[in-house]
Amino acid sequence: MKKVIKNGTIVTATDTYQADLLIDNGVINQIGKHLPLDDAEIIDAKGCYVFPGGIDPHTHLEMPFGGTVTKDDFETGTIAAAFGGTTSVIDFCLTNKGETLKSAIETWHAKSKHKAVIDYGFHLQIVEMNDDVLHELPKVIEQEGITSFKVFMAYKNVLQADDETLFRTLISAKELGALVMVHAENGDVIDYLVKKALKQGNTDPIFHALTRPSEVEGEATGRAAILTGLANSQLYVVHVSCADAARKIAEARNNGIDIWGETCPQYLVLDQSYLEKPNFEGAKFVWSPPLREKWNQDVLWNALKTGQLQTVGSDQCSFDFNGQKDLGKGNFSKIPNGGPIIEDRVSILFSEGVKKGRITLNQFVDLISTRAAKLFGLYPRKGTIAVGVDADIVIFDPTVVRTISVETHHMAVDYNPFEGIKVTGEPISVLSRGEFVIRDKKFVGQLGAGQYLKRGKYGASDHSGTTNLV
Ligand SMILES: NC(=O)NCCC(=O)O
Ligand SMILES: [Zn+2]
Ligand SMILES: [Zn+2]
Repeated sequence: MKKVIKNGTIVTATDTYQADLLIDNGVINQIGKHLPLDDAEIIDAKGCYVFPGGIDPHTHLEMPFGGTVTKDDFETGTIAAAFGGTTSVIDFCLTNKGETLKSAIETWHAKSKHKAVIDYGFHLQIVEMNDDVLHELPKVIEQEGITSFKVFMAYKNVLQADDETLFRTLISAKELGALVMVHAENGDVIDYLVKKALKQGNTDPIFHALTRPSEVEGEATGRAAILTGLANSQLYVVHVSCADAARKIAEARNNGIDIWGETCPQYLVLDQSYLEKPNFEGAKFVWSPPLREKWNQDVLWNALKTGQLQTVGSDQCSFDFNGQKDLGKGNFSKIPNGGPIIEDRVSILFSEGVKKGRITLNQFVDLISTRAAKLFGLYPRKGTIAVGVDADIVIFDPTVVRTISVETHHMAVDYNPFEGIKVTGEPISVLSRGEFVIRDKKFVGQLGAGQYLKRGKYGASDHSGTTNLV
């Protein structure tokens, strides 16, 4: 059935205006005033913003990590995402040395196909570049529409790749039209510092942060940027946590290197002191890179405002406090890294960013949706409000005040790192391709309704977004 969203304020990455939307067959059919209402369901969005569904470019759903598996899978994770105003996620498909890329991708399809309630795509990890991988990569792009490759520069002996692999991945990506993503921390130096700390009996969660100083993130970011320039390629740095790394990205951009940076809500709102909470509660705040000294937050906000960082991903990677995070009691290096963020990404950015005057409303839409669509080959099908695009829409009340809590969140984990933080603004209803997933704050979607997204090549929809609709 057709739908008309009436009386709302439409917000895109560039414009804010009053208009109604006619949705037909899952796409936006008309935008304007006095739209034909016959046969259409009317949805009143008075007092609300109407913006494109969030695109979360960084999730780890049902991912094996640190001897356990992330608690949220494609069912609970995408439901929570939808509650939070996100209508597409791009998840990291992990690979094992010696395994074919095809087999790794099949594993990720099996995890997601019948569970996801919103649309989803995959980035592909490259753990080792060799002739077999090189041979498979064109098929990964053409058949699977996976146009972003992830290289970890940290997690020695687990996920970490060496510089040769990073460099060869950059060269291949340039040839094939893909974007390389890096987790930028110097894994070798961290490994040394961790062993040294443990030998000295320093086992508490705070030593996770102290053994991963911001210099090792800055160094790896700078090294990856230099290799990108040398390969004349393109790079996206995930989860930038600190000034050292943000400045390396800004410097490389000023030197003409095609490099982009993502930060995450946790780095914008929480800080290193959380790792010192008593009774092992600091483990709830263990991410890699770690939370930083508070002053870094101003640098990150400023980088978002000035365009030196371009996206905000969740890095959703959730583990229960009881039964998972506690694997690291007595040894901080065994605390599974990551946290549950997927649901609060959009709200945190609106409340802490727009409401506090740090970014504009249009920048907010760009940061949570449009820019990711452009960088990851989804634009303009996703990431904007225009005639002909998927009707992935958030109806957002900018006045509601709520307190984030594990008691009310929809993620599968037993804590929320933003517990007690008050946010202004909340998604009321969320539509995916014209169908309600969240209606009046209730889940009404369907398991398996999310479609797999084959994505376009890097640069095919140019970053200013001038490609025609396909
Ligand atoms: N970030 C984190 O601590 N966990 C998820 C895995 C990763 O992105 O490095
Ligand atoms: Zn990472
Ligand atoms: Zn991650």
